[in-house]
Amino acid sequence: MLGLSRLRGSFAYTPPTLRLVWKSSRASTLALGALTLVAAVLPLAIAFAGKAIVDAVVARDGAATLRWVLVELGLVAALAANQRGLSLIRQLLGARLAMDINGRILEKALSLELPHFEDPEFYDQLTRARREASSRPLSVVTESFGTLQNLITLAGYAALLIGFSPWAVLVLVVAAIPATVAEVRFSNTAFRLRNWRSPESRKLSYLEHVLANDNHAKEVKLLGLGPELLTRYRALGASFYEEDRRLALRRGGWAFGLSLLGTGAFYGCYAVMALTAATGKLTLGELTLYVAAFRQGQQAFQSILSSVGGMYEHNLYMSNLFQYLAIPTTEQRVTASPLATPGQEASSLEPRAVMPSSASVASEERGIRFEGVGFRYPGQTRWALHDVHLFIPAGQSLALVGHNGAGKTTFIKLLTRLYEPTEGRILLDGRDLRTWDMAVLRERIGVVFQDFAQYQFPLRENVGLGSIAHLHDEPRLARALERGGATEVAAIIPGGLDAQLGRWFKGGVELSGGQWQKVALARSFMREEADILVLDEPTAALDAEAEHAVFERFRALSEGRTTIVISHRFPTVRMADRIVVIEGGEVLEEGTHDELLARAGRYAQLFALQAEGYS
Ligand SMILES: Nc1ncnc2c1ncn2[C@@H]1O[C@H](COP(=O)(O)OP(=O)(O)OP(=O)(O)O)[C@@H](O)[C@H]1O
Repeated sequence: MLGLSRLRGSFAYTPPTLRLVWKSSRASTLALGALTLVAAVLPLAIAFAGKAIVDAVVARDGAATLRWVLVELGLVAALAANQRGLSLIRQLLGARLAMDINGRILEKALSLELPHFEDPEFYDQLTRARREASSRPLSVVTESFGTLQNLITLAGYAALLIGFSPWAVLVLVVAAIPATVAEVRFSNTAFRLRNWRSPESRKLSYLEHVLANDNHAKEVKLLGLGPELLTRYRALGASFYEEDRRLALRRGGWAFGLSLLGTGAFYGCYAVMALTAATGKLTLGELTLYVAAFRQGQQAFQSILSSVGGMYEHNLYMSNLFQYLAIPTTEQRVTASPLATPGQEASSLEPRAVMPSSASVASEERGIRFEGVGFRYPGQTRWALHDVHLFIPAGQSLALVGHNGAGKTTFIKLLTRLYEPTEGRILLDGRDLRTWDMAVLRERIGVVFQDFAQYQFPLRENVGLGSIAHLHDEPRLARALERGGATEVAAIIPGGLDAQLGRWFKGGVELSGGQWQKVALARSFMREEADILVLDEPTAALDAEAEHAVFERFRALSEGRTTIVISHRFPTVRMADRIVVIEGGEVLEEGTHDELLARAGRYAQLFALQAEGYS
């Protein structure tokens, strides 16, 4: 049954949704309200004109008949114009809302941190919010205003009908209830079905992506994956269809059966009214009026009740959007802790701890310190890093070495505060990273990851985006291109710096893997103020000569800066002042190249292996 709490819950998100719509466009919301009111009273007036026509006919008054027919024509025309106006406003408001709400969803996505994006549950929430967010708010408004409209109309019809019999009003109300209860229940089932499906829907979208995306096209063709993936796609799609079909059939069957109840009630009342008219207690005009009032009152009442069902469904979907928008961001969580206050200006590169914590006061230390740092990815039991104690003095160049999966990239993710340590802490210049203003911290660090982004933008922007404030600074752009080794890329591709990169847009130039890497390196060199530079295997796709050139430039550039390089190539690694070997998430060895060779441990072993490979 439709419990009271469920009924109350069905409206919980209506006020915030109405506020959202109001903010989006006040003029359209007001127009929608006004036209809805007009739509509420016109049917009453039309019914009344109908009665007057019949009475005039019965009285054999030709002039009055014509007059009332013209009045009804005018009212019907006004109603038609009103309907067109309503649908136009809905269309405009819908488009506006879709833009505004999707903008808010993306704005929220920007304020969230990396762990959210690597969390499948978050992804489901984002998908759900995006899927319905642009259409549901409008439906909430339409439904709310529609309910208001129908209430006014219904009140008018009920007032008319009471003139005949209060029982008629009661029958009208009671007969409509079962259909509505069924509608609410089915809305709930439909919502749950779609929410349960979220992970599976993501699988479906992923299969679509793999099958129809340029990045995967080579492998899909060469490995002959197409038919297998398409079969999986179809099987998943078929199971969705089967669930939808079953629900639609049940919903349709119940709706039909219960609507028969309403029809029965109508004909019961119709019979009573007709018999009363036959005994002469009602005029023909009154009979027409009461029959129209009952039929249309029944429709209005059913609309109200099914609006409640609709509102319930829309509110369930809106709960997805509001829950998504309410996800606390890292900044909010940090702010909520006593460590920090927000709103620090992010222009100076001076380290600004937001509020000195007892742990971080009065330190003259310059450099990065890992103090007993351990980290587990969310939902994982295995430590990706464990018990790491390390101090990297400012200005030192450090190389991280280790097998695949040893924890090197995780080390960088913690240092750049993409993640926070599960235990221990990281200090920069003596202050806990968590107390740093995020923007200031990120301005100090320039990073190129192995899976760097390839923006489908012009070359100029692909580089310039490294420091958005200097996007149009030509000399800086030229220096960054030079340092990243990308000057030559700009020189040889048609269109030079203004060439559109990638294949997504017409006329785009696709670069080779190595050329993309040079562009990514150049992007990181746009951050000239950054005093910590991190290269996480950014040269893997470069040929040996290009890599050597990049590191020569890198060394020159890194004078006085802290640099951290992750590489599997020893000619690169040995250039570093200090080398740290990570294994299974722990620091195994550290020292200079010569010290580590002399120690004849894991580093020496790896070095010997690679030397053999090269000889
Ligand atoms: N987002 C993630 N969620 C869960 N586990 C992860 C995630 N990223 C990495 N890991 C796990 O953490 C461990 C360390 O990964 P990390 O990427 O730091 O290794 P790495 O030393 O950089 O390896 P490579 O040389 O292959 O780049 C691995 O076991 C990996 O499976």
